Amino acid sequence: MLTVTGISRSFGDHRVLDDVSFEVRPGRMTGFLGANGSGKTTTMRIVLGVLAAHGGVVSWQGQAISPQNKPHFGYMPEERGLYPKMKVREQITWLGRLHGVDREVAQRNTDELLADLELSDRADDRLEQLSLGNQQRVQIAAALVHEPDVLILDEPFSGLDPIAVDTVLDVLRKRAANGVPVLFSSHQLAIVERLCDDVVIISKGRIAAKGSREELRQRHAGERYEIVVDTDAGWVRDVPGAGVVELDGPRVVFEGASRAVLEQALQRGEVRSFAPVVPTLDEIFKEVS
Ligand SMILES: Nc1ncnc2c1ncn2[C@@H]1O[C@H](COP(=O)(O)OP(=O)(O)OP(=O)(O)O)[C@@H](O)[C@H]1O
Repeated sequence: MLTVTGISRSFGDHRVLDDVSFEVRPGRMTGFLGANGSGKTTTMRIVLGVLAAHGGVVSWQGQAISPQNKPHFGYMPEERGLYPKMKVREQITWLGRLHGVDREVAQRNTDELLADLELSDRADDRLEQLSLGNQQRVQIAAALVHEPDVLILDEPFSGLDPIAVDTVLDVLRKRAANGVPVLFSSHQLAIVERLCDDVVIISKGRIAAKGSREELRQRHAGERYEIVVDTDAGWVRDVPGAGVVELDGPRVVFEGASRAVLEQALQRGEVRSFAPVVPTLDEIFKEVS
């Protein structure tokens, strides 16, 4: 497990991170969400050890990270840094070698990754000959070729079409299933909602919410209910204590007096569904940011 505890960082007088703590658990995909400038990249750079924190500690398997027990990170930076003129397979294998992987293993990993990312037929093209979406897939391969212990990915899904998102997702899930903690930042809340197990939301350098996706949704569910009956549900307006938020024929979303509404609905006829309204990640994000 990767643990971030009480990290702070300033640039001049500007406090960019303030007491940031969260965990990236093995076997799980953790989505790191925040508005532009909220501190995601700065946090990731501190985790990787390329930027110093002014307070706090980053730990791996329960021990503060030091040169002696630094895990192998797989990092996909926001500024993608591959060589446009170099051929795809050659480049990935070479990056694996730079991380100290044997030639044979680097070649095998490269070929496997290119196959999983559906890039085998582009292996001998120069990077610049690929579309931007395919270049992005190559970046993923570059972050994975040395079989890292932890994956830290800055916006890995930006610029990918929905099919490519699924392809990359499968590759990352496979790593997560093998016990690799995966932390990735994203602005695409619908994608994060679909694919992450855990969510960390940062706002102006502070953690605004964190937990498993389901926990967060339950915690922010509030007092809103939706009921669907078999005739017009306009009568809900007259139930004392019930505030109608949305009314659409037999379907109504309301707040308060849920028991009274349900009882009346049952007396009046059939209840097709009755459930608390669970917020989307988008709604939670807007609420806490
Ligand atoms: N080297 C630096 N010098 C001065 N300020 C910096 C530096 N790096 C980051 N910042 C500031 O720190 C804040 C957080 O930046 P950071 O890049 O971590 O945000 P982010 O959440 O990754 O944003 P985005 O979603 O736009 O990539 C911003 O206000 C940024 O201007």
